[in-house]
Amino acid sequence: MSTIETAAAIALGDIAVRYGDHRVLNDLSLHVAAGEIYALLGGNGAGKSTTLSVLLGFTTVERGSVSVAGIDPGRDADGARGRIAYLPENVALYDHLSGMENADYLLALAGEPKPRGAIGEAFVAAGLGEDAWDRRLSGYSKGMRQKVAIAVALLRAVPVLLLDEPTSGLDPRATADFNRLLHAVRDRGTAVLMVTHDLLSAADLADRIGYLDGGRIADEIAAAGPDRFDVRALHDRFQQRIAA
Ligand SMILES: Nc1ncnc2c1ncn2[C@@H]1O[C@H](COP(=O)(O)OP(=O)(O)OP(=O)(O)O)[C@@H](O)[C@H]1O
Repeated sequence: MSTIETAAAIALGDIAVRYGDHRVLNDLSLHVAAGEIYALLGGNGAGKSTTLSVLLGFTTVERGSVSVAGIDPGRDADGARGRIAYLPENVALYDHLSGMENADYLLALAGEPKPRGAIGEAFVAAGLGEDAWDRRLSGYSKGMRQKVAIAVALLRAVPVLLLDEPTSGLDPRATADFNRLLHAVRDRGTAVLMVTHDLLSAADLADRIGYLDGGRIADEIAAAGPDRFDVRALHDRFQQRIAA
């Protein structure tokens, strides 16, 4: 077993998933180490959300191994979910509650209640202005909602963060705030797996980018050196794959 597999907080080994006759994942292997951001790209229907669903224990694999911080979600879904912070594309929060009340409630639900002061600190870290804390969520923008959710993720100090299309619908400033925050989460030692169609965001954020095609990682590239990724080269590389 390689070093990365041993250290991986997220480990998928040759998994296969099918819905009826439709095979979606086929020998997919993917490892994300603690303190690493992995961006998972792929065409519509490639199986990106299914991959997250496997890690969350909502979808079972036909074969292969799945590990979330050492736990197999197929055997212990609650145990795995307890180690995961998950941000779906549209964060499910309660519109009639304030940002503070939402965070308070979600943390209590996760069995990790926190005092108002700690939640406020996480809101500040997430860039959510104090004037918004006690306002109902119905008046929040998508970016503000995401800040509440990521503040909760920060407070939970879980080893794994899963994100589905986190930057879709965010304006450039909210995206920049989000990127900064995600790097802080990564630097704390969390393994981050982000599903996205946004190549620019992937290039800005990720340490590795994988392209899912034919049910497995068909192409993978790691950031190297201070120049990080060349977005144009990435685009051409993945575009060729789509055209092939
Ligand atoms: N519960 C389900 N039952 C049957 N088929 C499903 C189910 N969930 C997903 N699929 C199918 O599996 C395939 C992969 O879906 P998935 O949502 O994982 O793809 P995706 O890469 O996330 O796509 P997108 O980029 O469009 O969100 C699609 O063809 C989808 O229609």
